[in-house]
Amino acid sequence: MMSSFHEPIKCLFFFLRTDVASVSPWSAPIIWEGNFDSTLIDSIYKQQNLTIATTVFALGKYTRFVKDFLESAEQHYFVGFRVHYYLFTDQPESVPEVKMGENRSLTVQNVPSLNRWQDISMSRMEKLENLIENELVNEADYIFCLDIDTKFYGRWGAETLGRLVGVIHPWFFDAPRSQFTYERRPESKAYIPVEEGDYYYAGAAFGGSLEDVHHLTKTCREQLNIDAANSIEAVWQEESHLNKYFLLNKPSKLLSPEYMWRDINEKAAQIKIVRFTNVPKNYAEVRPNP
Ligand SMILES: CC(=O)N[C@H]1[C@@H](OP(=O)(O)OP(=O)(O)OC[C@H]2O[C@@H](n3ccc(=O)[nH]c3=O)[C@H](O)[C@@H]2O)O[C@H](CO)[C@H](O)[C@@H]1O
Ligand SMILES: [Mn+2]
Repeated sequence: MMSSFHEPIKCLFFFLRTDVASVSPWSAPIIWEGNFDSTLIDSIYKQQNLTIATTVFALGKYTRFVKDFLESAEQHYFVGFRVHYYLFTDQPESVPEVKMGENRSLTVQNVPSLNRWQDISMSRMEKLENLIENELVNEADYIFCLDIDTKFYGRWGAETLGRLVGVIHPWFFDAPRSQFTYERRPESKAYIPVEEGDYYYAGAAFGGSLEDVHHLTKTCREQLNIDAANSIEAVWQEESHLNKYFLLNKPSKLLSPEYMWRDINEKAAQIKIVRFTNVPKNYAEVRPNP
């Protein structure tokens, strides 16, 4: 009996990294490799019998990214949890056969083609709003909305779950606020004055509870519509509106750029593991317009 008092207890002393911030100024955790125990986190969340809805869009030539996305997600994304992918595409016949694990499924939804990549990217907010409203209530607990020109290389698991979750953009995690590419024209609903802003968030990945993400997508869709009616398009489309939303509605959890990296071959001292990354693409060749 006595000897157990002298044995080191795993997890009692957990040293947070000092080379990165692990909490935001409003006390939301920022998730970095080294700052969490994945086995412990899995054991906590596994008891809850969760379903994670996951949405991606593949229109036009972006259908080429679907296979790698799904195959790599099956290797690394919420392994051991119930995951329901929703793929929106204008070419349902092109969706490849990907072997899914137990408790994992894919629903393909047909959407009309669009001529501008900006319209494809922006229109996701309205599609997501409708999906959550019409199909996900009582079907899922959490949702993540991801770009398709991406691939998983490492664990993306229950450490990412939260009420409202944003990912710090890989090009700006180390940059001063003055360099953030927020919308700077007051005429746009996405406008953020130079002296405001917390982080620059990626448009390529966000998530949270169904209720919170529904409110996010509805609000962004409304703001995009107001801008369209005023003939203004924010500098980075829905990503600009997402940044405005997160300024006014602080995320309850932030994911480090490990969860949306620039490219698998790019290095940065703070990035100890690349979990999810952009796939290099020839913009001129893959997009329908410049
Ligand atoms: C890393 C990151 O945060 N990327 C964001 C960035 O550029 P990106 O260069 O990542 O934008 P992108 O070309 O990947 O477009 C965003 C997404 O729209 C879909 N798509 C786009 C074009 C097309 O022909 N077919 C199609 O399906 C597809 O799901 C793609 O992943 O800015 C965009 C808005 O301006 C979005 O906010 C992206 O999420
Ligand atoms: Mn992308």
